[in-house]
Amino acid sequence: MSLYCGIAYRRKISQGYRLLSTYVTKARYLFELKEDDGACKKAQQAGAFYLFHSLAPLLQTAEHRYLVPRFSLLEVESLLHKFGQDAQRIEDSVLIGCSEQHEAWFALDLGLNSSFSTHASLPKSEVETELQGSFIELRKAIFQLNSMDSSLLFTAQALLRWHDGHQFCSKSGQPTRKNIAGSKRVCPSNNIIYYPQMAPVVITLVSDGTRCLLARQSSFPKGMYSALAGFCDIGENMEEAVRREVAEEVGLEVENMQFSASQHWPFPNSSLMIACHATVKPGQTEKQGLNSGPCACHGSAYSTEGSPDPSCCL
Ligand SMILES: NC(=O)C1=CN([C@@H]2O[C@H](COP(=O)(O)OP(=O)(O)OC[C@H]3O[C@@H](n4cnc5c(N)ncnc54)[C@H](O)[C@@H]3O)[C@@H](O)[C@H]2O)C=CC1
Ligand SMILES: [Mg+2]
Repeated sequence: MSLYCGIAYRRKISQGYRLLSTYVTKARYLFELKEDDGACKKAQQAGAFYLFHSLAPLLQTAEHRYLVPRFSLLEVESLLHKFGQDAQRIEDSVLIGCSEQHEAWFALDLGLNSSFSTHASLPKSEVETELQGSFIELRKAIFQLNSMDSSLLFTAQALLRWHDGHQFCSKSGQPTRKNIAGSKRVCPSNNIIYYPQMAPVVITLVSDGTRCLLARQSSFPKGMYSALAGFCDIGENMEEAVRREVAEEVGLEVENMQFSASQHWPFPNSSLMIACHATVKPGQTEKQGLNSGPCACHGSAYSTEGSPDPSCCL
C-alpha cells in the first residue's frame, strides 16, 4: 500500500477504532502523531514528559530502585519559566510512546543546546534540586529500572542523541528542522528527509553442540566474557553477517544458525541487536583469533590484549 493510501486507510479506519484491538489502535495513533504535527502538538497538551540532561534521564530513588518521574506540559512550561526560558524549547521534545489510553509520552533534554539558539543548557544541579531527582547515566541505572521504563528511556536517549547529531543537512549544510514528534528532520532548502537510524548488529552464541564459545574485548572489565558481536556490513543479510563475524573474530566456520531474539541497544549509538545461535562442526572447533593465533583453551577462558580480541573458551 502506498504511503498516501496508507494514511487515508488509517483515517478511514480511525472511525472504527473501537472494533480494533488496543495494540492496533495504539500503533495507528502513534503513526498519526508522527505524520501530523497538529495532532502531535495537541497530544502534548495532555501528554507526559520525561526529562533528560545531556542524555542522562532524571531519576528518583526509592528503596534501591529508580523511579522515573513524568511531568505535565504545564509543569515543564513552569520549570522553563523558572529558569528564564520560554515554552518554545518544548519543540525540541521527541515522541517516545503512548499509554493504552492514548496519553502520549515525550522526552525533552534540558542539557543539550537547543535548536533555538536563545535556549542554552539549563544548570543541572539547580534543576535536580528543583525536581527532587538526579540526572543519572543510563548505563549505570539499567539494572535498577523496570523493563518498561528502561525500554522507554533507551528509545528516548537514542532519539535525543540522533537529533543532537543531525542538526544539519549533509548535502546543503543548512540547518534541518525536526517535525513535532521527532520522527524525522527535513532540510528546508532541498526537502531531503532524514529519519533516525540504527545500525544492525549480530550477536551470536557459537556452540559445537556441547560447549559454548565466549570471548572478550580488551576494553571489557576484567572477567567479563560475552557472545560474539559485530556490525552488519552494507549489503549483507543477517546470516552472512553471522558467518563473517564468527570467521573474523575466532576463525571458525558456522555450519547452522538460528535467530533467537532481538533488542534495541542505545550504547554508544543506536543498534538493533539481533541475537542468534550458531553451531560449528564438532571436528572444527580450533579457534583462531585475529591477534591471538590458534588457541586451545578448552575448558578455561583466558585473555589476550589487542582489539578485536577474541580470548575464547569453547
Ligand atoms: N560482545 C560484544 O562485543 C558486545 C557488543 N555489544 C554491542 O554490539 C556492538 C558491536 O560489537 P563490536 O564487537 O564492537 O563490533 P565489531 O566486531 O563489528 O567491531 C567494531 C568495529 O566495527 C567497525 N564498524 C562497522 N560498522 C560500524 C558502525 N555502524 N558503528 C561502529 N563501528 C562500526 C568499526 O571499525 C569498529 O571499530 C557494540 O558497539 C556494542 O554496543 C553488546 C554486547 C556485547
Ligand atoms: Mg566484535
